[in-house]
Amino acid sequence: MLNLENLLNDLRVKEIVGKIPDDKVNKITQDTREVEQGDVFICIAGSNFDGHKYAGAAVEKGAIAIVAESEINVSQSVPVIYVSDTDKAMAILANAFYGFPSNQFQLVGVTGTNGKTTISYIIESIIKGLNKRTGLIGTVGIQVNDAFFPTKNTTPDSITLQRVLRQMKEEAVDVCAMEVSSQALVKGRVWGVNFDVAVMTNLTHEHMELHHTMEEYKEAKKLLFAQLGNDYSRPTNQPKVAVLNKDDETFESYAMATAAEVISYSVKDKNSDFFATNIVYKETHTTFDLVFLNTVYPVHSNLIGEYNVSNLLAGLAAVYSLGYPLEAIIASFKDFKGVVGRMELVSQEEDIKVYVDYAHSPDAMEKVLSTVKNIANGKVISVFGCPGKRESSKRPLMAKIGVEQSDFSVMTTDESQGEDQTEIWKMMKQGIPVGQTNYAYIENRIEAIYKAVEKAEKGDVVLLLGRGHDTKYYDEEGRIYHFSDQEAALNALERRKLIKKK
Ligand SMILES: CC(=O)N[C@H]1[C@@H](OP(=O)(O)OP(=O)(O)OC[C@H]2O[C@@H](n3ccc(=O)[nH]c3=O)[C@H](O)[C@@H]2O)O[C@H](CO)[C@@H](O)[C@@H]1O[C@H](C)C(=O)N[C@@H](C)C(=O)N[C@H](CCC(=O)O)C(=O)O
Ligand SMILES: Nc1ncnc2c1ncn2[C@@H]1O[C@H](COP(=O)(O)OP(=O)(O)OP(=O)(O)O)[C@@H](O)[C@H]1O
Repeated sequence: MLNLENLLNDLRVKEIVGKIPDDKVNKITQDTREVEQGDVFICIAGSNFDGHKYAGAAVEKGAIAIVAESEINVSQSVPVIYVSDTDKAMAILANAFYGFPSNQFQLVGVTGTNGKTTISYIIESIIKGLNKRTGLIGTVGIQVNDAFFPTKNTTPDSITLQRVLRQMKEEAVDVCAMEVSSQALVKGRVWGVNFDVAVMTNLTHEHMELHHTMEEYKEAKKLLFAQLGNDYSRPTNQPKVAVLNKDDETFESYAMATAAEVISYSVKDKNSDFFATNIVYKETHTTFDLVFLNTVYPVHSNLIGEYNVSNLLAGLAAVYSLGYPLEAIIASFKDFKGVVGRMELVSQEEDIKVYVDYAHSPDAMEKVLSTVKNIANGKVISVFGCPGKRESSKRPLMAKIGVEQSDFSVMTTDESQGEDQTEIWKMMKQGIPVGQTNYAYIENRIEAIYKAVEKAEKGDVVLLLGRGHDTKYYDEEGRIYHFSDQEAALNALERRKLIKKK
């Protein structure tokens, strides 16, 4: 355990009011609800609360020092360490407190609008297949080897993140793949994290509630590449690599922003480093030729759709950039089954296919629906809604794509999050082209799923979009309860079977 004085060594302090005791630091925290005797409490001005107002409560619970950026009044018994920015101080202190864990194993950061989770899982699966120990951090949760932990955020706050990275170090993890959200980059949750490889998926319309314009959103994601090891003084390590998508409009500007080597991937441009050609799409799998350094490597994957070829290229390029041989990488990932809630086939025995997918942005919907349309033998029936509270400008776009790309759409709720569902539906409806009649609106999501499954005929595909792995449902009244698209689909299929028997 570090004592307080040592912990502060890495911090640029403006002023210390009070005397620094010789105490050991139990932990650092930004949340009074977690304070224990011996903790250092960091005041964060958040979107709901100002942590500076909680400093007194932290001292009462046993905090031995407070880190603040604006003036606070606490009893003279503990020192107040003033800094210019407590978010940054938190990232610095967390890194130091947990012993700079990201320097001690390989770390891949994955950012972009869609595909982060899928690529992280692809990387994890490859590394496991190479008999190495793995870590995973992202929307679905945190995984340290085979132990799973739920999370609140895609990318946790800097204290949680450094604690988890430390745990990974202690559990001898060789490679961790982590999703880095644009919000995390803007909030500095990954400041000081020593990524070896950074991967860009794509940038499309999403999160305007947080970033306001596409330009701001693009700048936010760029930070991961701009911050990637701007330091060439590690001759014994693998060089840092930015794995960039040549099919995405961010390619040029992100390549310019990074000091790291760039490895490009593409399904369109044969001049990219990792290029997929001769792609064959089947209902259950995809094959393609990977061209790398003038050599052709045949690849077989259980994932479907062009967007997943792109995800696979990114995953392969990322692990290659860590220093593993390409033949071994390709051999190791061929059994990868996909990610929970991402084109997850719920039932195979039926004469119809029902998939659960996490598409909740216009681009993801477009990609998934067009993929399924191209390989399905029958009609495509989609079920989707738009979440409340989060960004609203995507609602008409999603409704338009849904009805245009499906033979029939059942539109419904998707976590109204306390927002009036009628208003959400009103906005969705604005996007439906005049004259389009291939849809229904059923507010209750279970009933919507039942309707879609009931409507499906032999050979049809039903796609339940937007919820993916998520089983925590936050409804219009602000209640949170368990809801699973997978479970609803199985019940609907059971009922369909009974109806057909009659
Ligand atoms: C808007 C936003 O980014 N919020 C994040 C932020 O919370 P906040 O700023 O609202 O904090 P706050 O609740 O106002 O509290 C301020 C401070 O007072 C402290 N406090 C508060 C109450 C109290 O009793 N005692 C106390 O000490 C809090 O611990 C905190 O330090 O800091 C929290 C801790 O780090 C995050 O969990 C929280 O994420 C919320 C849950 C969230 O929904 N964030 C979204 C926007 C987000 O970050 N999403 C991205 C994924 C986006 C994607 O889909 O790609 C993600 O990475 O998860
Ligand atoms: N490369 C891609 N391009 C476009 N859409 C994609 C891509 N990969 C996945 N998708 C779609 O986006 C959905 C979410 O995929 P995934 O969870 O991998 O992305 P994510 O970036 O982690 O999303 P989130 O930030 O919301 O957690 C998938 O269910 C699929 O519909």
